[in-house]
Parts: sequence; C-alpha cells; structure tokens
Amino acid sequence: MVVGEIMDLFNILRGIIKDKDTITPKEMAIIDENAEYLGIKKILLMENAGKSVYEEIKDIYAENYIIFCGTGNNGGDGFVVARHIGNAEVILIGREQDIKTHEARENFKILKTLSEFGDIKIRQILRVEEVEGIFKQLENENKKTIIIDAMIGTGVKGDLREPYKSIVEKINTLKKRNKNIFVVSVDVETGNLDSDLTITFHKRKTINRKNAIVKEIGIPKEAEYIVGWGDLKALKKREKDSHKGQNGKVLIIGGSREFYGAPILTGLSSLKIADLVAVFSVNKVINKINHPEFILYGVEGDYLSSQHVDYALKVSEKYDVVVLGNGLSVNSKTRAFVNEFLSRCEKKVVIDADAIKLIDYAEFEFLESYIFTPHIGEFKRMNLELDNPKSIKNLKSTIVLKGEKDIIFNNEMVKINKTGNAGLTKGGTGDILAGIIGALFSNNEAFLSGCCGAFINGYAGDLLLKEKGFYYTPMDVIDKIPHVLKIFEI
Ligand SMILES: NC(=O)C1=CN([C@@H]2O[C@H](COP(=O)(O)OP(=O)(O)OC[C@H]3O[C@@H](n4cnc5c(N)ncnc54)[C@H](O)[C@@H]3O)[C@@H](O)[C@H]2O)[C@H](O)CC1
Ligand SMILES: [K+]
Repeated sequence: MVVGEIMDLFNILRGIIKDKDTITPKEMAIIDENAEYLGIKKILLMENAGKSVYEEIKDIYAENYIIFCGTGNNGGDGFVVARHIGNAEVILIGREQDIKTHEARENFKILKTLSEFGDIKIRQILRVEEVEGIFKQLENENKKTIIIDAMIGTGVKGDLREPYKSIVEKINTLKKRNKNIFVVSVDVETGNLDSDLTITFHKRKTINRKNAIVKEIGIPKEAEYIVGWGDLKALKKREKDSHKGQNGKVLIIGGSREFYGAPILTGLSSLKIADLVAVFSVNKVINKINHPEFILYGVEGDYLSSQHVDYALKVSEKYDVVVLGNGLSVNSKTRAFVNEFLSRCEKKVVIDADAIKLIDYAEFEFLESYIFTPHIGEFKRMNLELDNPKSIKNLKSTIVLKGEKDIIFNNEMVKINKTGNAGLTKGGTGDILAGIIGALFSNNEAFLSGCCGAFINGYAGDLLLKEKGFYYTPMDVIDKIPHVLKIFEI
C-alpha cells in the first residue's frame, strides 16, 4: 500500500473516529511528550501555558497575587505566571532542589534573580504552619487578592498529601470568610480546591471539576495522532523487584509442516521483552526448535486442527497473551482450529498472518481483547468497511494495519506510526512485530501495545538502515529490539 493510500485510509478513519474533547492525565502526558518528540520544546509549552493564565487574569482587578507552586511542571507554570504578573508573591511548597524538571528549575532561577531587584517575593515552605501568618493576614485583607493554585496538575497521584491537603483546606476556608479572595487553578484544581476559575491547557481533563477555560499552548493536533516516545513512556514499567513471569507470559500458537520459522521469529522477538515464552505447534515444528529459552507444547499431525483445541485452551490458561497465526498455513484443518479456539479462548490474543485469513467474519465479534496485525491484503479480508461508521463503531479490537506507515486504530482512537523503512518488507518482520506486541500486551492495554509495538519494530529497522542499508535480516531486527528499549528507557 503506497503512502497516498495509507494517508487516504488514515484520513477516512480520522473523519469517523472523532478526537476526544476531554482527556485523561495519562493521555495528556503522552501528547505532551509527543509534542517534544515532534520537536516542540517543553520550556516553550510552559512559557505559553503560564502566559495563557496571565492573559486570562490580567483584566481581573486585584492588588495582591499569591501563587502557591508545587515542585512539578504545574509549579513551573506558576513561576511563569509570576514573572508575567510582575508583583507576585510565590510560595514554593518544597525546597529548590526538590523541583523535579529542568523547565521548572530554569523558570525558578529567573524568578530568583528578579526577586533580588524587583517586586517578586519568593518563600519556600515545607509545612503548612509556615504559612499560618499569611492566611491570618489574608482573613482581614480588604484588598482584592488573587490566589493562584500552581500546586499540582495532571501529575497528581493518589489522595492529596500534606502540606497540600491543609493548604487547600485553608484556602477554601479563607474564601468563605473573605470575599476579596479570588482563586485561580492552573490546568487542574489541586485536590478539592474550590477554584473560581480554572485555565487548562490543550484539552479539558477528565479530572477538571470546574468549567475550565481551555487555552491552546502550541501543541499541534499531530501530537495527538503521531506515535512517539510519549507512547513508550506510558508503558507499564518493569518493577525492579519483579519476579519471574510478572513481565509477561506469551504463548505462540502457530507453525505447520511447511512453516516452522514463523513461530520461532515471533517467539524470539517476544523473548526480548517478556519473561516466559512458549510455542504450541505440531511436533514437526517443535522438533526443529532448538532454543532452550522456549517452553514447548507439541501435538501430532501436519497442521493444528480442531482435535488440538482443548489442549491449546488448557495450555493457554497459564499465559497472559496468545499470539495466534504465524506459519499456521491456510486449509480446512487450521480454519476449524482458529475459529473454534477463538470462540472459546478468554485470553488476550494477537491475531496475525494466517489466523487473520482463516477467521469466519460473518458472525465474528471484534473483542477488546484482540489485536489484529494485518497488512493491507489481509485487512481487506476482515470484512471492515472503513468508510462505514457503523462498521467502525463496533470495532472494540485494535487493528495494527501495517504499511509504509502503520495505522493503529479501534472504535475510539486512531494513530499513525512513522518509524520503519523498506528494509522491513522482508518475510518474517510481521512475525517479529506480532511477538513484540504480544509481549507488551501482557501488561498494557491493546491500543497502547499496538502503537508501541509498531514504533519499536520500525525504530529497530531505522537503526539497522543506518548501519547496514536495506540489507538487514529479521534476526538483525530481533537483536536490535533491546537497543530500542534501552534508548527509550522502557
Ligand atoms: N500537558 C502539557 O502540555 C503541559 C503541561 N504542563 C504543566 O505540567 C503539569 C504536569 O506536570 P508534572 O510535573 O507531570 O506533574 P504536576 O506538577 O502536576 O504534579 C507533580 C508534583 O505533585 C506532587 N504530587 C503528585 N501527586 C500528589 C499528591 N497526591 N499529594 C501531594 N503531592 C503530589 C509530585 O510529587 C510532584 O511534585 C500540567 O498539569 C501543566 O500544568 C507544562 O508546563 C506545559 C505543557
Ligand atoms: K493546579
């Protein structure tokens, strides 16, 4: 499929799958990171965010401005707002060395310099007792005062901890007692702060409680649909103290008398990420696998058929994800196996290659627990009319449509992956992609696993293109997977 066709398909899908106008903090973090992947610096976004808050409040009459800043980028926005206001009092909740990011630190440093010569005042507190005096004084304040909440934004995790909890309670109490206090939240209200105004960036957040004003801060819409390192950073992290099996258990069901290489490629690529990888196939394949890392399950015959379904289902109970189809061959036996297995399997399944061709789509239900990885020819047999919104509406499965650019979509989201090159057209790279996605799917949801699998597979190919030109092999791609994971600290 040429790029023109891919982009046509992609635009049809974007026309049907509408962008969400309210997003989760996790979705915002991916967009934020992918804006940087596209070359837009975070410090620019912070500047635009802080300036957009200033623009919204500059015409509200006030004589005092008190900005409570946290140690994350929400606090960083607060530092920018302070600079634009000019005569603000900044209260950093934490020590300067606690400030978490380069962008926020840079803005704090600027404020510190200004505070030596201008009207900016900075205080650093660790406990709420240290601001008792300010709240006492504000209780009887008869000057209009704007309190700006740049404490915590989309980085909030769990219930509000001290001293934020007490500070929020004190601001809420103060507001009730003194009508001269006006509270503005940056991006997201911290805890149950009773803000009068919330200015949020790029899109409303699911955790916004008030009618937030949405301000554009320079994030292009492309950051919402081009797969980037932001998607990789959203993957579940490998815990340091994790024990065997926690990082994924994958069962590869494939192979046949003619094809034994495919399930091996799938298994070897899965093994680069998952803890346990098993292969379920006919003994003609199993006996050719001399990889000690694999757990092997063999059955008699040239092809998997319905007589093997019970055993395959029993074995699959021990695994998180099944990768189904690689090298199965297409005939009446394997057709019976695939349709019966899928109708009874309760596991997450990556459906690839021959399995895509073998499914009877007439009554088929596209479950959320399925990821399909077709190329355009296989996709055309899946009975999905892309230009028919009804057909897309019921598509709970994730589709990774492989091409010069990969399109990843389900009934809610569509993204495009631009990593990869013509060297990946070789036979076997599809088996590798299925193995990567199967391993990621163990601990991540389907859409994210599909996006990241496509990105990792393509990026491995891009690294190889630089080293070897187009003439690298599928085994080279498998060996490159750990390098990609290391580059992006997955
Ligand atoms: N999304 C964008 O395009 C931009 C967002 N900006 C601003 O960045 C924040 C998100 O920043 P982040 O560093 O990820 O996290 P936060 O600052 O929101 O919070 C982290 C901070 O808060 C502490 N913390 C987290 N949970 C709790 C809790 N339950 N109790 C106490 N403390 C908590 C944590 O320890 C950190 O110190 C976003 O909202 C925007 O305001 C960019 O500046 C512009 C682009
Ligand atoms: K906030």
